[in-house]
Amino acid sequence: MAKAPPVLQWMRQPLDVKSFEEQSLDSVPFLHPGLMESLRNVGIHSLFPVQAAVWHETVGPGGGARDLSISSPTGSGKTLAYSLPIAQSLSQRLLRRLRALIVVPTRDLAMQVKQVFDAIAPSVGLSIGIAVGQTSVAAEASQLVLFPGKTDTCFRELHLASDNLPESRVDILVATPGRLMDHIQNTPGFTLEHLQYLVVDETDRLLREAYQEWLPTVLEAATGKNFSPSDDSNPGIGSVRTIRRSCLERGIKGCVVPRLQKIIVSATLTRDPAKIAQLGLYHPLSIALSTSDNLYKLPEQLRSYTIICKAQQKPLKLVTLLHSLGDQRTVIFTSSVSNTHRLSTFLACFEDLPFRAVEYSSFQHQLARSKALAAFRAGEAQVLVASDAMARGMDVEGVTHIINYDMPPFARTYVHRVGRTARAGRSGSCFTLLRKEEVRYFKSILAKVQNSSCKTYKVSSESTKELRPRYWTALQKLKEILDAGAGKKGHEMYAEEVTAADDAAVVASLLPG
Ligand SMILES: Nc1ncnc2c1ncn2[C@@H]1O[C@H](COP(=O)(O)OP(=O)(O)OP(=O)(O)O)[C@@H](O)[C@H]1O
Repeated sequence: MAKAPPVLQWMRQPLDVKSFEEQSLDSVPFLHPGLMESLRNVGIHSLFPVQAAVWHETVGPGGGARDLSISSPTGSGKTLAYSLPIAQSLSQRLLRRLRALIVVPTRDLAMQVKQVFDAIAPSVGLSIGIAVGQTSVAAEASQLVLFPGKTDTCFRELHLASDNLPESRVDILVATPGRLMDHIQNTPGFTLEHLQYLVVDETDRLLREAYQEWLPTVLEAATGKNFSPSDDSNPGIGSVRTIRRSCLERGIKGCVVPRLQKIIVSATLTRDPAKIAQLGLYHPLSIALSTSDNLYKLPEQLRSYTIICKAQQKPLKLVTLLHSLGDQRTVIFTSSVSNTHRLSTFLACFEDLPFRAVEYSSFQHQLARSKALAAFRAGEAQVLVASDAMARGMDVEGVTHIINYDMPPFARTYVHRVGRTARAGRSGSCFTLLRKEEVRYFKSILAKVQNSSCKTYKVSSESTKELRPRYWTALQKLKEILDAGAGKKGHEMYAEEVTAADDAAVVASLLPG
């Protein structure tokens, strides 16, 4: 096995979040009264330790001098940790310019981060935009850039030929990489030349997935410096080059444009120097909950269990467990989009369950996915069956249980899945269904995570026996749906898997796991 690369020096000596206490808002130095009031209006009366640590390093004399890396457990409040200091700092701005850009991997997460800014930033006169592909590029562009006077002419000619320069409609933008690139390359008047904050949330995922080289493009558009590995071989990059104004804020001569501060955020931050190097961090400071040599840490209040069973027993064990949880808000994770679809269809076929289950996966159109999440948040559905797209950052109030129907493939996947519960100091439980042959690998995953010890959980055989007749009925219904679906466009993926054989094979073909 290849030896892990040496951890960067600055990551080895973090500012330890453990050295900070929860801090009441009254004792937070320099906190703008408008921000204090808006926090109280949403029920927040103190800063969590990681938020106090980041505030300490960003607001006041040393503020903004260094780039930041924020890594603390899931649910510890990292979003507010960066959004509050940004709102505080920009509350002093005179002109509206795009000064803060937050990049996140998924549309639902972007909408969630925007809600956090919406709760606090307007109180200091800041406006927030979102670029996630919810509407057309043009419709989104009209929310981001304002051309005074004209609305119909081709913007680029207009803006070059006259002095009515485009103005930004937003101070802060939350975006997914794909749509951000669209605006950088195609939206006239959209510029990052005034950017003061670049937040890369869920950094390890964003650095792993190559989103059309968004990072070098953004860094070059914001700083004018070339960050692409080989700039000559990258003609496209030139079209987004904007020369950072030489210390001129439009209309205000001599105003120094502050340096771009980069903030990277994740509960499972990568320590791979090559990946981190892409960010071009300046004198970075790591703010982290230091742990022993384990990489990741689970929330203190999380209780973890395993359920060992044969593959074909998993569906009935799952339903028996869910039945015992009643209407407790639960997220079930599977290992694939098709397993998510099959499992949620199976649960919908099961009569008289004490809960309603909805599906959340990239198999659905975004609208269906957002509707499912909204129903789950509102409590109209108590169980959400999700693929790992849901695992990152999603914050749903009151989730008390997580069930890994399929074993997570990596330690970081496990951390993000189970981190959907036990958030903000609340308690929660997670159950992982394992086949006997998976136990060893699962233990190797847990070895990389602190506070991850699991107890064995016994599903009641009495309840399982009671549920068995309805279980077979549900399986039969599922088979009919999949057979019918196999005939229709878009369900071909099931055709080859549905076979009429003995029970175990039927279950394995319908609900592999
Ligand atoms: N100071 C606070 N007081 C009370 N609740 C808070 C505070 N800060 C954040 N929260 C709540 O804690 C929950 C978790 O916050 P957040 O989603 O920012 O965590 P996170 O560390 O980013 O988690 P993840 O790593 O999963 O993305 C949210 O419901 C948020 O509203």
